Amino acid sequence: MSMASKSMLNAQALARSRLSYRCYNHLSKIHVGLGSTPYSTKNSKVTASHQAHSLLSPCKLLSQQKATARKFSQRSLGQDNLLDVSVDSSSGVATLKMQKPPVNSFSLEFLTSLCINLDKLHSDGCRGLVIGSSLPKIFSAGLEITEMYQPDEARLREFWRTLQEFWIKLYGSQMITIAAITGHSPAGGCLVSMCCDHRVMADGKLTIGLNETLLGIVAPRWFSDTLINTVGHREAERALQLGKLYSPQEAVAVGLVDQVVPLESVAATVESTMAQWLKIPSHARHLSKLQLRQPTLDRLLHTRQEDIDNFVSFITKESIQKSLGMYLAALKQRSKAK
Ligand SMILES: CC/C=C\CC/C=C/CC(=O)SCCNC(=O)CCNC(=O)[C@H](O)C(C)(C)COP(=O)(O)OP(=O)(O)OC[C@H]1O[C@@H](n2cnc3c(N)ncnc32)[C@H](O)[C@@H]1OP(=O)(O)O
Repeated sequence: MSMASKSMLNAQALARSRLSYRCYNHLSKIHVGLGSTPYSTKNSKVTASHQAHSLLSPCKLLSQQKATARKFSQRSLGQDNLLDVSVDSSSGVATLKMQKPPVNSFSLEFLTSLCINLDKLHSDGCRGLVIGSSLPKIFSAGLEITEMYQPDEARLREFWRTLQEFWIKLYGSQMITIAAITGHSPAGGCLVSMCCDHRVMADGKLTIGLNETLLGIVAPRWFSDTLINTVGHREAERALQLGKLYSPQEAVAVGLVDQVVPLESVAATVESTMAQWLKIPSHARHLSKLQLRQPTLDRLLHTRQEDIDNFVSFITKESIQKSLGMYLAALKQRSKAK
């Protein structure tokens, strides 16, 4: 494809994503108004309504939870072409399956859709969220590399801002989040699973990890912070430098995932884990999560623009573009040779 037609396609896609992003910002504002967003994404303050929620008496909380359960019997489904989202009306647990062939790579449109769906599930009062994949052997291949290779700068900035947004929403989510990792989960795929409260991975010839150095790129600080919070400093130090992709057994041994089970048992294991987590009073659980995660969230929330500028200036360097081009070509070559 010529550069001119690529740049025209980029402009069209950006216009589309801006449109959906406007809808998304509009939705977010409504949600903040309803007090359903746990914290502002512009600053790190817990919202007044969220603080008020945390001060509710157990009785009031229970009656609110019953009201939420009633609401679920009325509303239970949501879907778009990149995601298959369903809600179990009796438990209030949503299942979001990524279905973007061939490898669930995170493009700007996919990330925007993920943000919109997270907001919607949250505002619908879902208590739990299972993130999985409809594609066999793939959880997610991480970021869509073509978004970063020979990019249009405006789109590249929007892409990174939307990735930040998704990470902020998921890492601090009020919902109980469980990753059902039934396939490969490199780089951004690993990041998304690490944002969850619990990870169940299928056993077999799969890999998970932050492999950015293998592409000649550097995982940004909030990626590495998330890894450190998951596996500890020393393991993260080795893993990040080596771009280590762990087998399921290696991942469970270092705490990168919490359970490894046969593929056919992943769904049942996720379900029983979710049932256990649902027994914990939700406000106490969420505030405990935020106590530990807020400093990590704050670090990015206070430096979002700087982080975007760093990303753009790094990714657009000639040497980095060359590495990305070679990596993409090797991927394509490998795929063709199959
Ligand atoms: C300052 C900060 C700076 C920078 C930070 C940037 C952070 C980046 C984080 C990331 O997430 S970078 C992405 C890293 N991802 C990977 O390295 C994964 C690469 N993919 C694979 O290893 C494999 O595809 C797989 C193990 C996930 C699946 O293997 P398999 O099922 O055998 O599929 P294929 O390899 O045949 O791939 C099918 C098809 O998909 C294309 N593809 C794969 N991954 C990506 C991707 N991440 N982005 C775009 N395209 C991807 C692959 O080229 C094939 O395409 P064809 O057209 O040739 O069929």
